[in-house]
Amino acid sequence: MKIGIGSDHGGFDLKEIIKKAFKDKVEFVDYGTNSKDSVDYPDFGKRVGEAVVKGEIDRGIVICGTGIGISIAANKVDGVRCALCNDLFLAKMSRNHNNANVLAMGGRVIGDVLAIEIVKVFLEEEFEGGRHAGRVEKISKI
Ligand SMILES: O=C[C@H](O)[C@H](O)[C@H](O)COP(=O)(O)O
Repeated sequence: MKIGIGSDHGGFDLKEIIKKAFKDKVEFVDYGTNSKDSVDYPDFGKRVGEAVVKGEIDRGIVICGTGIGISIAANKVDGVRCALCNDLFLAKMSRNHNNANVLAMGGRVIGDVLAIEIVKVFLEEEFEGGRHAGRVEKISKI
């Protein structure tokens, strides 16, 4: 699976941890940022979101301090369904019910071990379709 990952400075440390944790299982495309120098999270949410919609990557992961700003930014890209998941249940539901194609997390909110588990769930869980398919379709039409 090809995963795009991006963060601002507030998510930089967690981005690097996620890449290292999944390096044997996942091919990552890193859309930055590349240091802890202060940057603007919308730039990175946009980059990852556009890459998902263009089909350059299968799914995206975006990380800022809280996960809020970068998820808002990613969701501005038409076709992105970015879910801010700072726990395991949300990560599972984001895939099963919402067919989320981008995961957002807060690097200043959750610990490394939980973040790795969240990514694992996000990558493994599938969309259930059925009654959820029409709802996701309605999102696309907004
Ligand atoms: O939603 C926004 C993110 O949490 C940012 O990571 C945060 O606002 C950056 O804050 P600062 O510039 O104070 O590091």
